[in-house]
Amino acid sequence: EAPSAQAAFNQPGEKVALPDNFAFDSQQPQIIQGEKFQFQTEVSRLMNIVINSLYKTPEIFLRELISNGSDALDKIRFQSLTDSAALESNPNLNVTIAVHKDKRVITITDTGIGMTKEDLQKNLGTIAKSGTSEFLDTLSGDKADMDLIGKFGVGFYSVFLVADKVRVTSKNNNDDQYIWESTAVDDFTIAKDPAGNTLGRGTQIAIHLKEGQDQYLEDAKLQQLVQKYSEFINFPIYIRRTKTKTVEAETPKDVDTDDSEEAKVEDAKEETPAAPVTVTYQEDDLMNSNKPIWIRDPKSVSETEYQEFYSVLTREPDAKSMAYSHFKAEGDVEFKAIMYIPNKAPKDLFQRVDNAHSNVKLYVKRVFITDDSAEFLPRWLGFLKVVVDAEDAPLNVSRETVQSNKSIKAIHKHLVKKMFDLLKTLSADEEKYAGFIKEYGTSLKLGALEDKAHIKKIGRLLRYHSSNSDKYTSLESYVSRMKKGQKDIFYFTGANVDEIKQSPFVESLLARGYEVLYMDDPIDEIVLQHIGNFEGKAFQNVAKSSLKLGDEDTDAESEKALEEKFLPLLDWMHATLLNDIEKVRVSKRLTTSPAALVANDFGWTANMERLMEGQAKQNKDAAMHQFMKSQKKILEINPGHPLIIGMLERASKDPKGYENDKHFQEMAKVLYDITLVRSGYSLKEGVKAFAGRVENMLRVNLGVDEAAEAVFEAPQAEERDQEEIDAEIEKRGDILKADDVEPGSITPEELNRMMKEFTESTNPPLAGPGGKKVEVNVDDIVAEAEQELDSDEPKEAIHDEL
Ligand SMILES: Nc1ncnc2c1ncn2[C@@H]1O[C@H](COP(=O)(O)OP(=O)(O)OP(=O)(O)O)[C@@H](O)[C@H]1O
Repeated sequence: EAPSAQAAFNQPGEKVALPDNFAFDSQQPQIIQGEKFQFQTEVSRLMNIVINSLYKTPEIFLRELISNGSDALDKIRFQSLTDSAALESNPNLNVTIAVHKDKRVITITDTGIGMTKEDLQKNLGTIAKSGTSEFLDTLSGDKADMDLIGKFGVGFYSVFLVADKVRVTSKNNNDDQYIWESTAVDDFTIAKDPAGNTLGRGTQIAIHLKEGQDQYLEDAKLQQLVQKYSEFINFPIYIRRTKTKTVEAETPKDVDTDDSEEAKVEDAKEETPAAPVTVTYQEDDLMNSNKPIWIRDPKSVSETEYQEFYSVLTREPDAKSMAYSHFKAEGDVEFKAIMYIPNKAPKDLFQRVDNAHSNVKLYVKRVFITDDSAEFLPRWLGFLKVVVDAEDAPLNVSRETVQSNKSIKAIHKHLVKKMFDLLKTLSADEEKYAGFIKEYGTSLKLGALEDKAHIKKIGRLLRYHSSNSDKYTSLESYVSRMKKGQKDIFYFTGANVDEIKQSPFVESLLARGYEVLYMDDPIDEIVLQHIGNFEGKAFQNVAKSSLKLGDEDTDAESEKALEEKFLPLLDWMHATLLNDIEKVRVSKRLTTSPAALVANDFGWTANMERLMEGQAKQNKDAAMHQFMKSQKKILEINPGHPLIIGMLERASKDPKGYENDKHFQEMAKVLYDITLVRSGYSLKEGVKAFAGRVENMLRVNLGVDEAAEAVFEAPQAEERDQEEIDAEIEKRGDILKADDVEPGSITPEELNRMMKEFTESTNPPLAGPGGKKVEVNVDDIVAEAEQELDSDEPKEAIHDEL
């Protein structure tokens, strides 16, 4: 436990333990002489971006430094669990902030783990986070970047928002006290502290404020910010203040014995021993309540406090949570926890799925243990933010122990259960829950894929777009609306709801009054295969050949008659499209479209094909992929469509016509092509072949000769003759007089040579878009070259530019 606030107070006149270990002043830019180090390139870039994008909120430096101090305190406290000597160097655990107005310096001192010389060099000179360089590349400095950079965690370097000089003094138990110092320009210096070990243990950051940042020297402003940023820090955070106190006459004698500089006695009336005197002393005022929010009674915590704690937990000042649960688990394991669902899913949620994520912060009896364990929650719940404070979890949690430890397993179980409870409650509020589905619907579906034990529960929590209304529907309410005789849950998959609505597969079901679920998430189809059924109702993709509506005309006779009636056309079509389709049949599912392509039960629908195509990019020759892709589809024709009836008439007149009726063949292929596209597949032979067929049909329609070619004459660009080129070069050369040229720079002869090279390289003329001649204004180029002659630029550069 951290010491009480009282323990760190000094009495009037008593010397304060905290060293003011800095000597900044504006006349003394660099105070330490030591080893110089360059910042890693990424650090310099990050500092620039931080300063340029966050300059409007410079105060965040305090948040970052206080939380770094708190992290350092967590580390030493954790170490002390296994090493009882760790705290001997300084038993106090706290952060103290002090202002030195005359010097325009603020110091932030923690008694945390401290840094060795090597730590200083590494931690405050490089960035360990992988992908930093790539991340920095994506930033351009606009408003959206501020969010990104906030999430990335600007950390220590944010100090340069307010500082022109920073001095970090640090003492780790394993090294001497070292000083790190920088003005944020390219490099930093590290030196052994000549003052020796003044800190005992910990880190003091002395910040010399830039011009214009004097607000942080004001007590009220500083207090407001420190309180804001330290409210949920689990160590005492103090502001050191200089105070005065009036004491009785005898007391000054005691105070006088104190030799501290800060404690001065202002003896108002030296001659009159009986009169009271005013003493100046320093006192540390506690800024935070220092009681973790999760151990408080939920009834005593306000909504605002939960949200504020959430933003501290995520280290995102504006972050909000859409729902949370604060609970206590008892029984096989005892712990208290707060679980949050963030308002917005992190952008990299699914990239993180495979990596350990830090979404659970584990404390044991208020001592922070780890936030780097993937085992407390299943991967698909990676979006939650949780604080767990256990009574009896092992202190040395590592990835290995997490997997085998009973209490950790029990925590895992409780957390998952509580999460389901939370979602159940949230789902009662339709609007809020729609927000959840929008952000985390895909997470739930991943859960259905990898968490077999909870698949039924997840099934109840899923929501889909539907033809019933614009709102999401649950499977449960779909089932409650199913029609008489309907056995299956109908769904269709596509890239988006608009596309799905226009699909020929959906039209007939809607026309008959059935409800269809619109699945627009690429993984929906696979998820439904995993879920299998909902309350005994199977899922039926309406693009599959096996679709049964339940109200079909069961009269086999009339079905047979229809097949027979259309037989000539079916034969024609099949013979023509032999290479593309498995068979042609008369459809019972179509209303307004002439035809549709359906996948057989084991074949891929258009959606699945697209999905697999994406995956196959990484695994091009997967035999399974090739096999599935080559599966032929069934072409269904609409017996009520005039186009089909017209084609039937033609086929009936000439049953063998498909062998030599070229126009019919083309028509059948065009019908197949447009059906492919309308059914969501891509054109098998590409757009050119399709366009060629359509063009031919237009020719036939207009009675234009099908074989006739376009007549055109392309005037050929003429070559220039050499004389013309030479004359031009000469003319340009005249412009350059020897007098214009600075000694040592480019000579007219050289420029002429370059010009000659250039002119020749553009002859024949440069081809622009569409093969057009590009107008090159040689005058402009020469004018530019003339200007360049005045500059110090090397000749090569001018040449390149030419
Ligand atoms: N007060 C401190 N005491 C001990 N170590 C510190 C202190 N401040 C910073 N460090 C060390 O320097 C490292 C870099 O700090 P910085 O604030 O830049 O990033 P971070 O804290 O790791 O991440 P972020 O702030 O982005 O969440 C820290 O990880 C820590 O090891």
